[in-house]
Amino acid sequence: MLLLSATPREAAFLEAWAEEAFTYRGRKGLKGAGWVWLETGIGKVNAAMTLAAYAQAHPVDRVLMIGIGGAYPGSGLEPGALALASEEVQADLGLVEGGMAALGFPTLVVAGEAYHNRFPTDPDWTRELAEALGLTPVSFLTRDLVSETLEEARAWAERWGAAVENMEGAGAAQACRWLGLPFAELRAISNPAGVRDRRAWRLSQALGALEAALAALLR
Ligand SMILES: O=C(O)c1cccc(C(=O)CC[C@H]2O[C@@H](n3cnc4c(=O)[nH]cnc43)[C@H](O)[C@@H]2O)c1
Repeated sequence: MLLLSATPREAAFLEAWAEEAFTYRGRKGLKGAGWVWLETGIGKVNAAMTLAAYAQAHPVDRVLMIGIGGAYPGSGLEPGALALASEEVQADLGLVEGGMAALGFPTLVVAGEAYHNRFPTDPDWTRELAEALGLTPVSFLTRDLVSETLEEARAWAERWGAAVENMEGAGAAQACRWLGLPFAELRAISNPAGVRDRRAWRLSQALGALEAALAALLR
């Protein structure tokens, strides 16, 4: 399994479980029993290119993106909670309202199936993870820009029916769909999306929840 996270901080707990540390194209990597983790850098382009480059040169059977994310208003998710993706919405593509379908172009066609802005996670693997972790999968949304106000966050949540905001997931989801690799995504909620006041953030709690979840999955 290939594990990905934008920053080393989101996967620091893997260091104690790793057999080997390495660098891959200038970023950090770890190798453990049955898994490899790569730092991708922030943003969907970094996530997609790291994944595609590594998967072209190394055997990869499935990809799990882990990290932190922002909870959209109305999601019912509180900082510190875990969230499992049912899909990723690539919200930076096409028109603000209606995305690529509104433009009339698919973003990607794989085996005759057209994808515009929504990239589902692997349903069987996501169901397994949901049962193992006691989670109900929800829609994740990826943007290169973070929501800076609650109004902006609410608008993106309502536009696409999303619960969690992040900056990488759709890049990895789209690359996995193109490469034919099962994709799943697990994030811990670090903050209410659209709230910049760090007093509302629960980063340590979120990272602790992520570590506990990965311990249950990998150990
Ligand atoms: O400075 C800010 O106001 C601010 C607001 C939201 C996110 C950030 C980050 O630096 C996030 C970078 C990193 O974490 C993920 N993440 C976590 N929370 C969010 C969010 O609310 N919206 C989008 N991304 C988020 C993201 O995937 C990045 O990897 C700063």
